[in-house]
Amino acid sequence: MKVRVGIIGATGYTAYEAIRLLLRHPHAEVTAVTSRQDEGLSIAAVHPQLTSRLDLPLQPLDIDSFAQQCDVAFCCLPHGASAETVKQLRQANCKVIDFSADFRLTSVAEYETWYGVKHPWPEQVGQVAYGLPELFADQIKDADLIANPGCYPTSAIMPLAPLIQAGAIHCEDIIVDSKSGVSGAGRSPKLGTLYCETNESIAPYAIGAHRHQPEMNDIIGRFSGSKTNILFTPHLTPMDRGILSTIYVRPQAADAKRVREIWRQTYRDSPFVRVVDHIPGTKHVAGTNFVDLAVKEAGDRLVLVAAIDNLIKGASGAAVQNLNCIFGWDQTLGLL
Ligand SMILES: NC(=O)C1=CN([C@@H]2O[C@H](COP(=O)(O)OP(=O)(O)OC[C@H]3O[C@@H](n4cnc5c(N)ncnc54)[C@H](OP(=O)(O)O)[C@@H]3O)[C@@H](O)[C@H]2O)C=CC1
Ligand SMILES: CC(=O)N[C@@H](CCC(=O)OP(=O)(O)O)C(=O)O
Repeated sequence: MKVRVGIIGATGYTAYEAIRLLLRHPHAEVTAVTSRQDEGLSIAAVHPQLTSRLDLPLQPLDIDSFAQQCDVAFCCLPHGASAETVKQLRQANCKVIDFSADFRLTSVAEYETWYGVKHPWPEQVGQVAYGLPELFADQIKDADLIANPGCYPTSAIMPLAPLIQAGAIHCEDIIVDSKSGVSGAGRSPKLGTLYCETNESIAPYAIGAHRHQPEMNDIIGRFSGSKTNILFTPHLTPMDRGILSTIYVRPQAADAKRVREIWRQTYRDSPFVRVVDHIPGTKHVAGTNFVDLAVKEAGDRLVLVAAIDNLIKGASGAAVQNLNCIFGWDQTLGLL
């Protein structure tokens, strides 16, 4: 029998990508899809790509009925809205992969400062597996609740954590400069993501003040003896999808060759990490769960480059990879 997966917030972008991946998964099937605003419509009415591929009606979220239809919930709600739903799903004994940021940080105070809301389930904060199987597989395999990482943090943590752990770079001087496609902002219309605002333009936002900065420091800090100090600046770029992070670090007795060795050693059993000799671009990973990593020497700095697809490795692909880990399946099922 297949594992039954329900998608909450099924009208959004990450939900569509998750459904697309699960449709080709040999051991999982999508059995429920929820929406507040499009109740009663077919899922294919809001995601026409699913026409004749998935025929399910969008239903309002009723936790008891949802938990009877599903073994696992992919909770694709915005942060703030997600935590209460996740709590109820866990109380109904449903396993949950939470796409939002509500359980990623380890400190309630830090969450409430950066997200500006009271956490509805503070006892759980700091107890949740962080869903990067390449680094936290041991925690994920026994977890009933997984915090899927943020898209920008995935692109920063994967290159940085092994180097910090090996003592190859200084912790206190790291600059993460990232570019994201517009789908990173979700499907709901907002002024800043309209075509006329974003087309033929690129601009930074939330300079040094983005909520993914504490997530990067929190997670990478687990690999370091001392606190990391990352300065993170995201940019919105006129592309549909993809994240490219250019990361400036100061080496500590390490050169580019050593960095590649550390990455290759750390990720030797990680099928989605590619340490490449060319400069990665978002097109090289578009639609895939790959993370492409490269390094170049530049003066007294090393420049690291990471490319991911924000909707796949940055969200829905990571969720499917986590699902595979929970059930002890090959990590690549549904993803290659
Ligand atoms: N887009 C990306 O690249 C990434 C997104 N994420 C995270 O994944 C989650 C989903 O993102 P994404 O799919 O892009 O977002 P979307 O805005 O595309 O979709 C979110 C869905 O959640 C539902 N929703 C919106 N607001 C509320 C609310 N207040 N209460 C209940 N339901 C609500 C909506 O469905 P309806 O109105 O039909 O109920 C909506 O379709 C978010 O937490 C996001 O931060 C993480 C990594 C990357
Ligand atoms: C381009 C763009 O707007 N990107 C989003 C990040 C998406 C994401 O991963 O956000 P969560 O941490 O909430 O899951 C942003 O900067 O808010």
